[in-house]
Amino acid sequence: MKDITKYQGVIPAFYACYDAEGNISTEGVKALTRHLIAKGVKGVYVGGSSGECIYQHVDERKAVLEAVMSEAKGKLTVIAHVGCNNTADSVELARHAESVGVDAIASIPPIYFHLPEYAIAKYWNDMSAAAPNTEFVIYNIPQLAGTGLTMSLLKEMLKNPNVVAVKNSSMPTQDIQMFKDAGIAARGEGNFVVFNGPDEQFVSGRVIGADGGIGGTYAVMPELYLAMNEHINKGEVKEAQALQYEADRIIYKMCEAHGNLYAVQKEILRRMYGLELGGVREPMPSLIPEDEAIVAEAQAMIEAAIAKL
Ligand SMILES: CC(=O)N[C@H](C=O)[C@@H](O)[C@H](O)[C@H](O)CO
Ligand SMILES: CC(=O)C(=O)O
Repeated sequence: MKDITKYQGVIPAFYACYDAEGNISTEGVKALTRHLIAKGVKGVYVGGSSGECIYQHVDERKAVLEAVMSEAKGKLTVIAHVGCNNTADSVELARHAESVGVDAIASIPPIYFHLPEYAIAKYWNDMSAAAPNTEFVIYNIPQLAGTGLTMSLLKEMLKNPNVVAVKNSSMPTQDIQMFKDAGIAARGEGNFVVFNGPDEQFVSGRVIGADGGIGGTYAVMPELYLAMNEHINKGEVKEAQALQYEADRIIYKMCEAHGNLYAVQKEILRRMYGLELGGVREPMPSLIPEDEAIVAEAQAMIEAAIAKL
């Protein structure tokens, strides 16, 4: 029996942290980790989409994870996304993640080429074999990866006892239930986890059965998701819904900027807490002067929503 309680709750997707030159800032990584611990989140999801994984070298990703672990060990659940789109680098990161003591590794499927399911399963299982004492989370994000998790691929992956969860970022919340049912059929009640992906559907995802959530906007407003999660735990759907609406309006506002959503969020964290996390790597667009009003408005919306809690 696995301890799945460590996956139940609010798990922010960690942002890429850069210095003024655009190099990895391990100081920024440590500061963001301490910040999130202080906010009371359950864990962090390191090196995923929000971590700009596809724009970082293997050595950079190792340095980020080591910096996170130096602050988070024993305090947070750490899930390290290790997918690199080629098996050798992914296997190297998986081995490294196990060596620094993460709770789980995770990976998207191979992107660009639409490979057959047996090749995707082998890609994931090769990583998992390189971290044999570490749990494995399947990251399903079909709209970005170009490949969706099918029931047959999930069933194949469930043959690997390390597979404990799906992080589901597809838009139908129904997928959460389907993956959860399949996991429970294979493992038994309480032994399989599904994370909600789309932050805009956190409440819906939890209500249909997600154990927790991993999301790209949690780190900029963890208070709201923690409160939603508490309301859901108490069966207070109306209250949870009201907070979801507020969070969604904030997300839509942040997405209005010319600069990338992650650039907006890092700028808001800088203004609210003095966290220096840098910008985003090209080709993602940076903030431009015209984004000033949007950033200020989104920050004000976040502060107002938190003040009402
Ligand atoms: C497509 C995508 O990036 N999805 C993320 C992970 O599931 C979400 O956390 C989004 O960042 C979030 O819902 C904002 O749209
Ligand atoms: C957004 C998200 O969940 C990720 O960083 O992968």
